[in-house]
Amino acid sequence: MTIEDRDDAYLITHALAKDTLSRLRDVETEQVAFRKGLVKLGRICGYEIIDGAMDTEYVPVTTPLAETTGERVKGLDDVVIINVLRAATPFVEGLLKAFPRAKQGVISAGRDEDAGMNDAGEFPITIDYVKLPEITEDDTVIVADPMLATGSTMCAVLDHVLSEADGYENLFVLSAVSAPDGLVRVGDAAPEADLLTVSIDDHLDDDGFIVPGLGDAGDRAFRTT
Ligand SMILES: O=P(O)(O)OC[C@H]1O[C@H](OP(=O)(O)OP(=O)(O)O)[C@H](O)[C@@H]1O
Ligand SMILES: O=c1cc[nH]c(=O)[nH]1
Ligand SMILES: [Mg+2]
Repeated sequence: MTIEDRDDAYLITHALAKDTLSRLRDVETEQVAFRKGLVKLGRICGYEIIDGAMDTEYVPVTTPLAETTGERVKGLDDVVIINVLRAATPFVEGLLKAFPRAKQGVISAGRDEDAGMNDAGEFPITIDYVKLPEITEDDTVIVADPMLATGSTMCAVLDHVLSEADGYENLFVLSAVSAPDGLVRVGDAAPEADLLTVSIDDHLDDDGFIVPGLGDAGDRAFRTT
């Protein structure tokens, strides 16, 4: 298992996750490679969540030659993936390769970067669209956003998810890159969530960008500025 339990989060330490993230960080990585990298990272993170957090069960299997016992992952039909538009879209595409039958929710959330961070280090967040599936006590919920910076977006998103859910079995907040301040903010706001990330970076700059980070994930994936 390549998930490491830290005080502030669980780190996904699979070598391919680190390799892929390092390519994403590179300023020379252009749009197509960047988008494909986010898809790949989502797939790896999905496999790691299965390996680290989901149970298996033994089942009888008939091969062309004999009866034997196989092992299947339990609960794959009870997975909900929430796509935080827009940067999470390619990341979620990768996650869906690990959880092809997941129920999907979409929440469109944007930071008001013109307003900037307030003194507490939070951004105003505009939520334009929310469409969530039914979430029940059997479900493993994965809220995916590649960037967790101040945590303002994730806190706003979790407000919706937690108010609409009838319960859940597990609640994961999954990011590729996170900042220490954001992890603390989300951890305080939703202590019931397990925070999973590939990297905890050093700090946020004055504009609320993660350093060293990878820049603006949405802009790099969608070729906007
Ligand atoms: O932790 P926070 O400080 O809230 O920052 C993280 C958010 O910022 C980015 O979204 P952005 O608002 O740039 O929108 P986009 O995904 O459409 O680019 C990113 O995709 C996260 O959703
Ligand atoms: O560093 C950051 C912070 C927020 N959103 C991004 O895309 N990158
Ligand atoms: Mg966003």
